[in-house]
Amino acid sequence: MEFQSPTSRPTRSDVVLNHHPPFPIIHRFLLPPPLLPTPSTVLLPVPFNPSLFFTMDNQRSISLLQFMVDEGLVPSVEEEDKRKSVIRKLKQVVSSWIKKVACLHQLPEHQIAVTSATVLTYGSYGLGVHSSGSDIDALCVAPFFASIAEDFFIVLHDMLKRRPEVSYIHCVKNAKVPLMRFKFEGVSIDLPYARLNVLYVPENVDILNPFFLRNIDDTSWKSLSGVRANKYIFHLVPNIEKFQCILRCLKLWAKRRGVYGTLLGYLGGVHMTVLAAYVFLRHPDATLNALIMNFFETFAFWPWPTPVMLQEGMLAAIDGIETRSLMPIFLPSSRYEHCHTNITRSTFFRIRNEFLRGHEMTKDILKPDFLWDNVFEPFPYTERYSRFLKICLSSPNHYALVEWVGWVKSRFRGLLVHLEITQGFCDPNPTEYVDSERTEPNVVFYWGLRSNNNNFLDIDSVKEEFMRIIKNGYEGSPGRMEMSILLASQLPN
Ligand SMILES: Nc1ncnc2c1ncn2[C@@H]1O[C@H](COP(=O)(O)OP(=O)(O)OP(=O)(O)O)[C@@H](O)[C@H]1O
Ligand SMILES: [Mg+2]
Ligand SMILES: [Mg+2]
Repeated sequence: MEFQSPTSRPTRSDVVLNHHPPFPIIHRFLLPPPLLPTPSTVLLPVPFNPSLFFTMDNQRSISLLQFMVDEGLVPSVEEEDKRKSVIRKLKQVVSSWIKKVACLHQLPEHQIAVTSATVLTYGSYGLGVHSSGSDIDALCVAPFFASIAEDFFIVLHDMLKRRPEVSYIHCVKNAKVPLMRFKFEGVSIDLPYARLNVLYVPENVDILNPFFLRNIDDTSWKSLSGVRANKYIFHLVPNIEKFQCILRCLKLWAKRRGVYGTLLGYLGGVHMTVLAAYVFLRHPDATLNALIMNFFETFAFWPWPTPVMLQEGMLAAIDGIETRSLMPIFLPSSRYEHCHTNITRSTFFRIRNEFLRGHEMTKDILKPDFLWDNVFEPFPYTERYSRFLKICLSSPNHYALVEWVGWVKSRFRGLLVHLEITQGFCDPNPTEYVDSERTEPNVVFYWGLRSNNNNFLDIDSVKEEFMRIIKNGYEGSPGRMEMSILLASQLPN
């Protein structure tokens, strides 16, 4: 299908997008629009009834807000307070850690007195679009003398491990952005590390200020990228509350439809943020409903692999930069870096089909039986696939399991590509299940299979190949990995 940009082809959603009162006060949904479209500027079936059109748009926007409330999409005040308290305590740990490290490095007294480190939140929490299950992404920013290998991964690790609030702590040293991962009072924390060439890191250090970025190392630069990305989003997006609202909805939609999760080859939070911002920046005054309609319309017909990027003039800048991604989405903060994805041919197909489905379901604003529940309906795996690959990961205890599952998931792309080559289409359902019949702590994945020609899959050779991939480079204590093929009727409820 040929792509037409939303601005070049007026559509039903354009009518709504371009003629609506601004969002911030919700009751304005109920007011009549200040301007009505002139029929000559829009391509609509005749007869076009503007007031019915706007009424339906208002109704859909209101019912979407109600849907968000019903789904508990915005965490409660208690949950928010808990997160704030966790971050406050984490900052205290980091403050005492840096003094300790300064002493260990035998810095002069006056330097020990002034040195400081901080914690900057980013990711979905930093952007204010987290849900109850989201982690807190918190970047530890410290002065030049604190090394990542010893001071961060050993000294700070040990201090955190001793805290009664901290559980399941482990180090992920070999990732592009190395980090520590743990739970603090039950809240999941991702804690990467950046080192600045200063002695004193202010609590709310401005990481866009070139003063703080002088001669920083490569890992620190990469680790700062999530904070940078959020700063750019805050800078670019005019009405942040409305943007948060739309992004929360779209993330829930992607989760329900099984297309959320970078490690499984789907979209992550940062990808959803850029896609939502792309639409939002073009129509900042549109209603929620119109934005969702336009989101689906835009990406259902997007001419991939044309990259999605937020800043004008970026296309010229990326000439010559090779991106092999099937769905390139550029970081909000960079003209040169795209957000890494694990998207494969299968997951690309699944994501695009979901955009098309979203568009099909939302495009007719006069559709009488429209319900958001249908748009957000969980993906019906057992209706779509007759066979599944069951991957069961287990370890003797929960602590070892968390590390083992994290590692195996980081290698899932290799398995996915292998399955695509050997048997055809594969849909890696990102949901993690537990096999309650097993005594060992475990996590189970069920991936939908659709073969190219016959139903034969040599499971032993697939397992062997994947074992080869996951054995390479793992430093923790390896758990077990079992694979089997199940029919849809054999799946647990
Ligand atoms: N593949 C990636 N490419 C670029 N940046 C990434 C990538 N994955 C993660 N990040 C950065 O790290 C941040 C935190 O990642 P995380 O996986 O926790 O997602 P999130 O946006 O916080 O959403 P969630 O609510 O699912 O946690 C992202 O917002 C982004 O800035
Ligand atoms: Mg996160
Ligand atoms: Mg995270």
